[in-house]
Amino acid sequence: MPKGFYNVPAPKNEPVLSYAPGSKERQLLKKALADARAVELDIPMYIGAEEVRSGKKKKLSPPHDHQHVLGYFHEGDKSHVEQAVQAALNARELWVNLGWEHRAAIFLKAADLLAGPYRYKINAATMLGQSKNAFQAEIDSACELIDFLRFNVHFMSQIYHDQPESSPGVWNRIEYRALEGFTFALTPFNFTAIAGNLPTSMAMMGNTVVWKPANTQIYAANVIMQVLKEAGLPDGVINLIYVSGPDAGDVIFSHREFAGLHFTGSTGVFQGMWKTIGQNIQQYRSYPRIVGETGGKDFVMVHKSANAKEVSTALSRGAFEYQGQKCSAASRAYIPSNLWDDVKKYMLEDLKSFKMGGTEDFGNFINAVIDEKAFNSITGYIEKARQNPMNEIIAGGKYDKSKGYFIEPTVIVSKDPSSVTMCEEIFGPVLTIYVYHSENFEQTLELVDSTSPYALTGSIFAKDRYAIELAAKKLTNAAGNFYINDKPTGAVVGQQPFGGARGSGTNDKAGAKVNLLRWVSLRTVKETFVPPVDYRYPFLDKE
Ligand SMILES: NC(=O)c1ccc[n+]([C@@H]2O[C@H](COP(=O)([O-])OP(=O)(O)OC[C@H]3O[C@@H](n4cnc5c(N)ncnc54)[C@H](O)[C@@H]3O)[C@@H](O)[C@H]2O)c1
Ligand SMILES: N[C@@H](CCC=O)C(=O)O
Repeated sequence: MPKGFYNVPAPKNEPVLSYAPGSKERQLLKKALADARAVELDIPMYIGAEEVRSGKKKKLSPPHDHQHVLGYFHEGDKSHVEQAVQAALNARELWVNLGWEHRAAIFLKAADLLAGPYRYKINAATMLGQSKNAFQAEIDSACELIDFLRFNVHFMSQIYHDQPESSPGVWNRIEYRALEGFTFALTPFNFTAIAGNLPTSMAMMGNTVVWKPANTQIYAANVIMQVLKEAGLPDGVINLIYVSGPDAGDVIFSHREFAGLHFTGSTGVFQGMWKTIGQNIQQYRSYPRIVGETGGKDFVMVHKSANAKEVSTALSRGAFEYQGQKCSAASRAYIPSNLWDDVKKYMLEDLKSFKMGGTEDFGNFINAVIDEKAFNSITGYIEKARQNPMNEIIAGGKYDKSKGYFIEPTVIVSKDPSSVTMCEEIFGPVLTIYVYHSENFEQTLELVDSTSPYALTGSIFAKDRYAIELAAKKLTNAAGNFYINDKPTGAVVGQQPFGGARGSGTNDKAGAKVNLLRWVSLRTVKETFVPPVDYRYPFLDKE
């Protein structure tokens, strides 16, 4: 137990390395990529102290080069979910009783390992396994994951310091207890940082965890687990399993000790799980905490006073970085008629200059989408949009999966502001633009607010301050992360806490104090130093 009120090291955002030609980091990253390509990994599940190999081996390949084999992971079944739950429950008592400064030290050490000796390994794994270019991998698997770990330790210590008032003769205290039971982290393919944050934020607050990543992120998830082990995370605190989502759900959501779900992924999957948890509610010891950050249909709204070049750059980056596979990616834009010719010209120039290909060629801005299922879904949207006479595809629209899952960055201009690609999350490199009459700003704000069920990110571009104020007011509930004269992607831990409401999630802001508070159950303790010995109030007449 702590023997002092410790101050943790003040967190600072991890500097983003440039990987410029000739730089040391570029050379080291290239070497890490070559090293990773040269071996075929055999990736186990991690349950308690065991590395579990089921023998059911599944291939892992780079999305941009699907014939190459990076390695195999061992797929599990329901029996592995049961083992992982048991391992988490077994590890709980020791972990819950470990002084918080030791928990903090483990995660701070993990951050330093990622910033130092593991930086190129985890970036290379993300570049190869998830087809992110060097810059996108650096801001995700290195910097954002490091920031999550360091800032969360800082927020944890703030939470523990947050104590109630006490009146004379009384000492009130709050204990921030771990949840009773085990917790479940279910993570998406698109951010290595999110995959690392969901289980570690729960574990940091004293919980033990079953962690199931997306299959297409296992290659980098394995590196996260190596880092955590090297940092000294005790066996069983985080148990990493590779099973189907429904298999995991069947075992976990019917378990009496299930205490919390930390999810990031699609809206439909989250709503299905919430329903199951609701149906099973009487089986649980406690009401499970449910946190889910889900889909988006993120907008860029432009006022007639905006700068066309700034808008086009925000669209080129906001819509197409990481092939549009960010929950925050700009996927619908509303451009005023007075600026359209300029925005279009600048954007088409940008798109023409994009190079597309594998991640090992550092000249490529665009890489592949994650897998064949995503490729088929995204290209399905493009084909349907092509058939709609209200739409015109002004850029891209072509695709090829012979070597990797490549889809050209595609821009659709739609005369119908409620056409399918203006409303639905596509999760790929597709941007739909609606050109509105520049005098109809206020009506268009209403359209932005009501077009989609999501409310994750959105931007307003304007020079006119009255227009900015009006947009901020009218779009109060349209985005959990709202940007003024900036693209709607690229939130930084500690600077722009991230998450959305409406259909986009519970808005529990990843990498923030409010998120960590979901993983503790408070016990209020009142201690009275000299308890009264007479029940009577002073005003009562004595006999
Ligand atoms: N709001 C955010 O912060 C945020 C961040 C990243 C991604 N996302 C969203 O995530 C989605 C893309 O990620 P994805 O394709 O990995 O999402 P996904 O919903 O397909 O998968 C997420 C996780 O859930 C598992 N899963 C899938 N079906 C399941 C089921 N029926 N039962 C239990 N588990 C199941 C997957 O295996 C994976 O581990 C997009 O919708 C994106 O907007 C949101
Ligand atoms: N936090 C990231 C998005 C995470 C979702 O995929 C951003 O702000 O771009």
